[in-house]
Amino acid sequence: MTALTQGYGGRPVIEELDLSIQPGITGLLGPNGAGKTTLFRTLATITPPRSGGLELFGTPVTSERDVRRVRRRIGYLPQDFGYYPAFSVTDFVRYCAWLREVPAKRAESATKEALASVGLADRARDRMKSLSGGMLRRAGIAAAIVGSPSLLLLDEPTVGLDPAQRLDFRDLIRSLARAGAAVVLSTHLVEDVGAACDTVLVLGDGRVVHSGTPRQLAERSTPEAPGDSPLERGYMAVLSGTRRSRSAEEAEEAEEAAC
Ligand SMILES: Nc1ncnc2c1ncn2[C@@H]1O[C@H](COP(=O)(O)OP(=O)(O)OP(=O)(O)O)[C@@H](O)[C@H]1O
Repeated sequence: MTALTQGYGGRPVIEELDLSIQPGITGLLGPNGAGKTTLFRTLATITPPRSGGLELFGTPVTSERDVRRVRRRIGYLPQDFGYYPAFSVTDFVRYCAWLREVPAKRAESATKEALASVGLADRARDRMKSLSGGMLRRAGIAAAIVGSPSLLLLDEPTVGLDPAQRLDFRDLIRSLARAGAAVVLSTHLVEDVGAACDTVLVLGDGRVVHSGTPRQLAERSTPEAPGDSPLERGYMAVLSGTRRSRSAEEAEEAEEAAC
């Protein structure tokens, strides 16, 4: 994407963003409200950019026809995804396969494969409303990966997963990336990024304030940055110059002065 601007009403959220998603696994970090979901919705072609260019799979996305063409190759797990509670888990994933135009003769095996990948094969016939929060998340991941999309956009995929499932999830996205998918995931769990991602982007004030490897982010750590690991301190250090961080500090100082 080039000089991409996105926002709501009169308020910009993403400003003049130049970004190229690399093959492999990219982690997207940023504080609440930084614009991660807004960026995902733009990449998933749900919200057209306000200005600037979106290019996917080597070609610009400008028309409805382009949108339809690229959507077949994108798997998107929104933060809060909708589903019919009475659908079985299989029906839900299969429906998502149909939405993405996975060929009918492949849909059944692709659905089975996706459910097995997230460890839900034994719950395939259960109704969506009977799943626990973590299982529901895994059903969402299955729906995003069904049919092996080239670009996977996962908005906070590990929320609600237990530690063993988080490890399985990392293995899953590593194998999808090895098979050629570009995976982008947002998270507030800095350790997930350190463990699984090749590249880490930090969004702050609607801009990318860091782009590099997790190790390069850890190297930006400063002695005064808060955090319990070099990666957390590096993350906090790169955010410390942003408007959001400065206004939080000012609010804290004002509170201290008032006491
Ligand atoms: N539909 C909307 N209408 C108006 N403003 C919105 C809308 N969706 C998001 N925003 C605003 O845009 C900004 C970015 O929101 P966004 O959800 O993209 O952030 P985020 O980085 O995903 O946050 P979080 O980590 O909390 O999920 C926020 O200030 C939010 O209030």
